[in-house]
Amino acid sequence: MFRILVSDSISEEGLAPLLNAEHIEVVQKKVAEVEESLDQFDALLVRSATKVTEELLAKMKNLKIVGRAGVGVDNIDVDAATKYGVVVINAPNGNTISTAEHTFAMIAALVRHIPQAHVSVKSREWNRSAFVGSELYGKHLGIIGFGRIGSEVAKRARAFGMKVHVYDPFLTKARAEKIGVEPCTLDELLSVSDIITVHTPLTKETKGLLGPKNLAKTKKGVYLVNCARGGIIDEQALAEFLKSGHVAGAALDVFEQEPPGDHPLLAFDNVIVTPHLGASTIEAQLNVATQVAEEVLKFLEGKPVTSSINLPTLSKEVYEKIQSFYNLAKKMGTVASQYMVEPVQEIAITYSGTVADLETTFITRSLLAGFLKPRVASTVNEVNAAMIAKERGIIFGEKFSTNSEGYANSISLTVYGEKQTFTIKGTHIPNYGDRIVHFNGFAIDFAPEGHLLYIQHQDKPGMIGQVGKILGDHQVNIATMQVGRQAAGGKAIMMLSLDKPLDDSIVEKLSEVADIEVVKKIEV
Ligand SMILES: NC(=O)c1ccc[n+]([C@@H]2O[C@H](COP(=O)([O-])OP(=O)(O)OC[C@H]3O[C@@H](n4cnc5c(N)ncnc54)[C@H](O)[C@@H]3O)[C@@H](O)[C@H]2O)c1
Ligand SMILES: O=C(O)[C@H](O)COP(=O)(O)O
Repeated sequence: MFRILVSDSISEEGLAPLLNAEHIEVVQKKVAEVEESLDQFDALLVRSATKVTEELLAKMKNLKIVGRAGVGVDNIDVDAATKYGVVVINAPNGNTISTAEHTFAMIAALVRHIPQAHVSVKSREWNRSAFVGSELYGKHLGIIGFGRIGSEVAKRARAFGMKVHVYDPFLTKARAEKIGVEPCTLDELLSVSDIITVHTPLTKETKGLLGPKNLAKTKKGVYLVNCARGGIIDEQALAEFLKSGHVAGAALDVFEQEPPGDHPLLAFDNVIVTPHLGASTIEAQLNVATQVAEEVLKFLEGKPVTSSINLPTLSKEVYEKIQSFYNLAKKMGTVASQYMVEPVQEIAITYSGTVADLETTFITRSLLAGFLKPRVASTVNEVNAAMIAKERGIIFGEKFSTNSEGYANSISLTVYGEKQTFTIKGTHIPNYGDRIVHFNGFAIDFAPEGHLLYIQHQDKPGMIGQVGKILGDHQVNIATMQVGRQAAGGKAIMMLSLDKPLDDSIVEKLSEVADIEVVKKIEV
């Protein structure tokens, strides 16, 4: 007999596979109501309200699986779950349509002032001239983030006769063509759009993406919409641009802090809000509940699950053998993803030496997870990385070589983008660590760790000095530095590791130095 705790409001109909199973007892109660018996549950089903913290996981000593009836797992400490050997699953596409429809409802309500007009009429007013709106027909809609929800929003916009502009640095040409969009740069989107809607995950890169600098590039009178995650539009900057009249209005379903309490944005008449309702439809709730219920049932019956977002249970023996390569591969994927900020079509991996004899599927998945992590909304790991890569049209493959070029083991990675191809080769040296020995056509030797700065330049005297001076002037300490070149006087590279992350303004300064061709900061 398995016991399942359902601690948030989840569609009863969707839970049917569990409620009807003979060997399963379902308890629908808040965590606080079952505090005394938390250690008796095998599975926990939640939405976004229950905070699945390390503390809660520690108390649920018998827990095997957490099911999130929705997309975002921000409320689940996935690392802690992995640590406790608890599998976490979600329902990545069950609420896509509902969220796209909600976004469109918000867009329409925003430009026609429907919430404000509604309140006015309910207050017994009849003020038609106060609520003159704009048509959507012929207007330019900018969509930032073109994944599941962004692409559904585009379809609806076209039906309204809108001109759609898409910015998504990770969108492949093939997928864009299939959907019938022509992606543009962020600056182009900002300058042309009458309405901008964001549909990215909340990551280091997207936090504050629409902040003071980018909002200043938008058209005067622009409307902004956020039905993704609070923080993608910088809330303080939004308030300032609303105050100045540059932004004509905003529609927000999500906030940095939820509930937002007495938030300054709520004081603006031209800001319309909903309490995180994107996925709140009967259909979406049935979809996500059914998906997680079926997956949890499969898992408890010992069958493999398809929507897991954390580590599978590897046997201790296999894990010990692959662990070093597993870590090296993840770092290589992370480095390559940050070097190639463009759509990627193919990833080719070659294993040589001792690593070629191991269970490389897991190592490849680890590499893919490292590569995809900065690019996707849902948590990506070894379990779901291959599926996500396929979904995004990225072909990947493994090769095995007997020629390890003098290394006991090596992993070579080649990433094919639309504009460039990037190669990187790494090796793991027992008792020494991970080393990158080939980077972008240059022989080099550095540890893929911490705050890295890559500079490609002409091989001339004084280049190192100029870089050192700019970093020194900004109080950035260099921890290590490796150099490499193809031929004297030709192209050369420096790979520096720094004591702190680098500001974009310093990257810009370095890029302006004569004979420096490429500057990339890479966080591992
Ligand atoms: N309001 C709600 O109730 C609700 C419901 C479901 C999902 N969401 C949120 O909506 C968002 C999108 O969900 P999805 O299912 O479409 O995710 P998805 O992973 O399918 O799509 C996200 C897209 O963002 C792109 N992206 C990543 N980094 C980017 C960047 N720096 N700039 C531009 N684009 C970038 C990715 O390439 C990807 O195509 C997520 O934040 C999710 O949490 C909200
Ligand atoms: O990530 C999601 O799926 C959405 O934000 C919906 O969250 P909810 O289940 O709390 O409505």
